[in-house]
Amino acid sequence: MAIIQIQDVSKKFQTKDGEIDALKHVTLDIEAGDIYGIIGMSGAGKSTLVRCINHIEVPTEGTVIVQDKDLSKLSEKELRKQREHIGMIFQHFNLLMQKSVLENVCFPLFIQGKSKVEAKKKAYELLDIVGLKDRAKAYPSQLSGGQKQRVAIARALASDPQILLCDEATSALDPQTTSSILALLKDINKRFGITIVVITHQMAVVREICNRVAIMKDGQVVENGSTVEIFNHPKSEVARDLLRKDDGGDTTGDDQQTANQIQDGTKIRIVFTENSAFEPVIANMILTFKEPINILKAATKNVGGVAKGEMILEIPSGSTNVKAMEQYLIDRGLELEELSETKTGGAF
Ligand SMILES: Nc1ncnc2c1ncn2[C@@H]1O[C@H](COP(=O)(O)OP(=O)(O)OP(=O)(O)O)[C@@H](O)[C@H]1O
Repeated sequence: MAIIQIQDVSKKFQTKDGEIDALKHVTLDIEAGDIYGIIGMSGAGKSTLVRCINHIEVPTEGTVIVQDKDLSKLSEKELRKQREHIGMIFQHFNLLMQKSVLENVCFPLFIQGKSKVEAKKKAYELLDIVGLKDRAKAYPSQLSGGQKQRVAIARALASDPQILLCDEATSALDPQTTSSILALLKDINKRFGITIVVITHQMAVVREICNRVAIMKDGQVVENGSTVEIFNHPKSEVARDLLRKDDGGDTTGDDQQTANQIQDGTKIRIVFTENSAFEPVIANMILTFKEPINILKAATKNVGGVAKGEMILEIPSGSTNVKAMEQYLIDRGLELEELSETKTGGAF
């Protein structure tokens, strides 16, 4: 059974300007061990949804079941206990600035009733895990953004959570630091089996660490599934939009260039769904059919830890081998679609 079950959850906020439907009938299952991405534009409802997972926000309708417990049925005391299993990290780290790194990590341990000696021992272990043992005596103001987030992660791990919620945890960081924090989260997920829920507005974050993803718009989940499936076959306009942005804006230029190159011939977009090197397949096809295949576009990416790629091939007009070549590629486990000129950009 899923470790987090969100069942038909809606959340309304009353404001002086009227009612806001922040969540509308959201249903999601997050399995133990998942790194689950929740992605969408600003205002889509991501933070509200994640805050429902520890009942910081109480849904107006629907049910949230975490580790088999219906949160709405718990007393305040039981809810506090349940929240100990759920760590949380934020975009702006939320560290105690007047306290040292060590004291920040010790803080939740003291709340749990640990002695000073026990707390210090555990805090050092946690700082070691996040690579900051040697900065235990430093103050947050003396640390970089990435280091501050590492302290926040160590603090979140102090209560041995089974679930870690990350609300835009890398949004304030540069790309390189983002990668190192994502690598740390992935390591924590693997080593300790902690289920991680990642809120982000960047598809690159989902691509790097999430095995599953839900795409939100206007308080609703418009699409969800495995990261690989959604990258390869996005169904919703929002998903396509987010994927286009994942190329850092370069795709528009590339697509135009590609489109300009296309004169005639049959264009085929092929998607590598296995972790395979693609050159031999194409090279062998060219050798087999003795046709001058044109590679209009090639891209590979790390999607959920698996090397993925797509190519756009052009088979010369007048070739009588189009169908046979398509079958050749299908037989080798590749997915393909024939493209019209407007679709040559693909999802990548
Ligand atoms: N406490 C609140 N009171 C009133 N409205 C709220 C409250 N919290 C969120 N909202 C509204 O609910 C909607 C969803 O907000 P939410 O913060 O969940 O979106 P988000 O996808 O996390 O956005 P962002 O990426 O900008 O953080 C927005 O319209 C927001 O203004």
